[in-house]
Amino acid sequence: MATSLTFRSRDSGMGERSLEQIIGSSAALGAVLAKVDLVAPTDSTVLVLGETGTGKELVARAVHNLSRRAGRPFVKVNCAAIPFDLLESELFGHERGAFTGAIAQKIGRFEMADTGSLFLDEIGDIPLALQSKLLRVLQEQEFERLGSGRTHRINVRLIAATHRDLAGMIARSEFRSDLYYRLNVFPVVLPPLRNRKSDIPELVSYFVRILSQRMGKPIQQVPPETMAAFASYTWPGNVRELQNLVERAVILSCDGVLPNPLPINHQDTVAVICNSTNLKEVDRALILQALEAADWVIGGPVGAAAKLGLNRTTLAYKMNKLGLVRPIRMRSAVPPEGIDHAESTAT
Ligand SMILES: Nc1ncnc2c1ncn2[C@@H]1O[C@H](COP(=O)(O)OP(=O)(O)OP(=O)(O)O)[C@@H](O)[C@H]1O
Repeated sequence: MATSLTFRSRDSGMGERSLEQIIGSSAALGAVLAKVDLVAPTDSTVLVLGETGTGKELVARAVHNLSRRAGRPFVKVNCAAIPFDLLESELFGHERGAFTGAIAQKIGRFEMADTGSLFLDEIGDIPLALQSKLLRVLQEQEFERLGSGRTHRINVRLIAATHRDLAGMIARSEFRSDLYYRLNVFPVVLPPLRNRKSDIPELVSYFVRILSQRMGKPIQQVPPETMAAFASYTWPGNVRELQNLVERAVILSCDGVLPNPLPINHQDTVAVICNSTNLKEVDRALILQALEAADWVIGGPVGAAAKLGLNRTTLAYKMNKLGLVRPIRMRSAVPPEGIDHAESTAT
């Protein structure tokens, strides 16, 4: 069953964007999408929480596109990307001469989003000084441009997102509790990718299809060892990191086969070992680490078998069982004479 919420997205003044999808069939993502379905048709404020790259913006757009405001503007502001002293005028606009450099009147994002939705991304980065003004506009739906006494009334639905721990910020007096309560009407928490690994194969196929088409490099096969490497990684950058690594793998691919683009380093291995209760996963991580360190040489005094304290045939047998072969990208290198490389014994 594919839990893919399909929708057309509109940006303010940008016209219709391409079809976008939220991919994944895990129960964890299904629960999130069910909440999106519930809250979208209401006009309530939505707070999207989750680590970086988990799809918060995608969910914010889905809320808008599934709401009655769908044909209206969807305006996004990344509060972390705009310098503190410019953020107020970006949000609320200013009159000519309101401050040095305000050479013309400027319409703020709240006004641009009127009748539609305003997506405040990285809301945890909004300076304390601005938080009270934001609270007022959320409560009263009115504000003044900088340098003006005229009050503007607007009708905006707010969707906010952050990867920060807002409750912790309140405890440190970095975030106003009254604003938090106003924002936290309907929280939607996106689980990290490492907690919904069953979504990985679907996401990989989706990104492979899109990226291979875009690059004109058809991919016919994602080998089990590439998928296994994706499955055992912990994805600190979540779906964004997966997307970028699939892109790297498509670039590196030859003969229509997707290579494993993950660098095997000690940290990854330690992460797998620490997070795993599965002996096979730990075996795989340790063997991969040794193979990478030995440049995929199996036998001989500097080979992976010696590093692991195994004989060459035992290691080759284990590699076969785990489906481990040398990544495609390294196969062009000619092995030094007398040394057997992983591909010749494990395939
Ligand atoms: N379930 C998903 N299906 C398809 N693509 C996804 C999914 N989740 C995330 N993505 C893609 O991953 C990338 C990051 O997603 P998005 O920008 O929504 O994350 P975010 O949580 O808002 O990140 P940040 O906190 O860094 O702003 C985007 O290219 C998005 O299209």
